Amino acid sequence: MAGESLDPEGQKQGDPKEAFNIGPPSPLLQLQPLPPPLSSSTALILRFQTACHALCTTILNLLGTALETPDPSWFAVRHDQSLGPSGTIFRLLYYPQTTTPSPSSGPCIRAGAHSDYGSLTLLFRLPGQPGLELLTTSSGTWKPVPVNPSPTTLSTPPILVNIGDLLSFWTGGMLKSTVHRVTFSGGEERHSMAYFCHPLDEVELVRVPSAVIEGFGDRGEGELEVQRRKVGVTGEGERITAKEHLRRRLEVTYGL
Ligand SMILES: O=C(O)CCC(=O)C(=O)O
Ligand SMILES: [Fe+2]
Repeated sequence: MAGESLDPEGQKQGDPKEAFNIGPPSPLLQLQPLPPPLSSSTALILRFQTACHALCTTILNLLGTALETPDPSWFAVRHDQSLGPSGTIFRLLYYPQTTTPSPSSGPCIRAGAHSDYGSLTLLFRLPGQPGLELLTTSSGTWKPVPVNPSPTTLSTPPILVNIGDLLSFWTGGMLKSTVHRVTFSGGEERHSMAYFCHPLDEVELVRVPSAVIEGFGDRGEGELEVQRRKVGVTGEGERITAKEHLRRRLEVTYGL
């Protein structure tokens, strides 16, 4: 609880939430040993992670096609978990009830403003448990994201897909990572699950070959600069790996 701060510049206290991280399956260990009560659902969790990764791979292939990369699987091959370790993590989140009154300056922030560190995030939320907000780029205001925007046509809430920082790097800032936060005041507890999809550790954050990105010119430069600043990269010439990017982001989040 409060060990992680997703917005260390904006908030003095760590986020009032709990998280349980589950690593991806590996050739040595199908899945990390889980404590009860999760241990009885190991097979289900493994299947869920595999399905999440397959969905991310499909989305990454679609992105490669849309960006007209010479090899449409440019992104997807870099996320092939059979080829090595990655920062991918499946996270169960729990926001306990709190009796702390909301500050007079605004809502009670349960996960500070941030963008996700990987390539894509799949977010799963429960009906009746709102709280997620997006920072709009046009007006700079926070907009709530309904759990199920079409309850009459969708029987279950859809999966929310966030673009993460690495896609901003790879596309020269053309794709912007989504800035979001979680706010709600006391009341009920809240659960959510996030599948943070990351590339293989040694993948470099270079610009993807793409005529579409070329055509975008330098319009992504502002976004790219924001990303560079987050991890202390000084300019175009400095290349870092996905592993180093994640290390630098986590260092700030956990105040290491
Ligand atoms: O709980 C949520 O809805 C979002 C959590 C989140 O954005 C994160 O953990 O990165
Ligand atoms: Fe997030």
